[in-house]
Amino acid sequence: MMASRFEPMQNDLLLRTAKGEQVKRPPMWVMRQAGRYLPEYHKEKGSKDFFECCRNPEVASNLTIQPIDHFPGLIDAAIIFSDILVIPQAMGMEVVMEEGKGPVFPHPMRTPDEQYKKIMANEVDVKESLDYVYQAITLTRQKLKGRVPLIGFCGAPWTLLSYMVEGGGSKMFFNAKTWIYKYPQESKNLLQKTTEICIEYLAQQVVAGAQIVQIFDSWAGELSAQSFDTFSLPYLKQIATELPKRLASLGQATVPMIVFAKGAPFALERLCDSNYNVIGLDWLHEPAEAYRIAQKAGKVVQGNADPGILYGNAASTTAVVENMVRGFGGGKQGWIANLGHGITPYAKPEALEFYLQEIKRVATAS
Ligand SMILES: Cc1c2[nH]c(c1CCC(=O)O)Cc1[nH]c(c(CCC(=O)O)c1C)Cc1[nH]c(c(CCC(=O)O)c1C)Cc1[nH]c(c(C)c1CCC(=O)O)C2
Repeated sequence: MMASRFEPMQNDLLLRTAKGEQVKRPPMWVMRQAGRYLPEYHKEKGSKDFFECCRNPEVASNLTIQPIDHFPGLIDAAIIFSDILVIPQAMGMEVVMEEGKGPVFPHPMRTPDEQYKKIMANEVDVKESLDYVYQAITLTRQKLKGRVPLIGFCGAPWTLLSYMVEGGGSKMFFNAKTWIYKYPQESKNLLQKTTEICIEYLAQQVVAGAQIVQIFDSWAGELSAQSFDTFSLPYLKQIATELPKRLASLGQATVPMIVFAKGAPFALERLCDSNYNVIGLDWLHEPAEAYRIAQKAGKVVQGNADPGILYGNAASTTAVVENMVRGFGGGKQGWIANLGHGITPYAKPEALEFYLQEIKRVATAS
């Protein structure tokens, strides 16, 4: 009943690859593909605040589609324009986006005090509080008319805890480390609560029209392997086992799931032993090595060039692409092409265009 709301898919490379199928060339998309490196992003955003754009389904859907229009035939998926920090907002924390600085929490959760107790006691109605995201997803699916699939996403519990207690980006992770090592039980309580919210949030995104989901554990690399096993992995795994069950209870078919644990090469084998279909790789991974490990486990990989290659030239880009295509088995099975992290505001759109063209050229020839 639900699926018929939208036009049939013209390009399902991403969905087929994520399920492990053979394809004629690798699907391509880029983390942060809708963003400040695109002149039309600034035009659409105007003087609006970042979260205002996220909360406006018309603006969010337009921003989501911009990279698909900018790079015709080169981008095989859209990712809904939003942010991982909408979950802390829904949990009752204030988050503002400071121009040129990034997200800031005016009242971070520095210790397990009254604020923590309040957040833990707060019953979050994810369906209602994040309704604007679901509206943006449905509107985007309608506007896409089946051109490419739409990706939904959320932040991983550990990465969200880091933001909630640090109050923004961090170099030292003093507060986040204090939490996990000094208050492990309270940390686990908060991680568990966040996990349950992530599951419901992703399920509602799928109900609204998201066709595949990605979980961003952007700060996984701050943890040791041992701490990752305690404070991140169990929650990531829980999301991957519980989301399909929740979708079934909503009468919804399951969708492929991507997990991206940045800066944590030790996480690859661990995540291969999970319910995720796709493991995102940053540039710390050697393509051939990572591909071999993932293939053995029946998992698809996604990635993984350093976004910094876009500051280089044609020769340096082609060299990286050739190594990736070769390493990832030629690109006709088991690999979703992306960068190893989000594209930066310093990248030129033409550099991204060349990167994508080269992947297409080399993979099609292989
Ligand atoms: C850690 C994280 C955040 N947000 C996100 C992550 C995980 C991915 C990652 O590791 O980068 C996820 C995210 N944020 C955004 C998207 C949109 C979809 C897309 O990928 O195109 C996605 C998937 C838009 C955004 N999120 C943000 C922007 C820039 C906002 C602006 O100033 O216009 C965009 C387009 C802001 C943001 N939001 C966040 C930070 C740290 C920042 C500031 C960093 C920066 O300045 O680039 C938190």
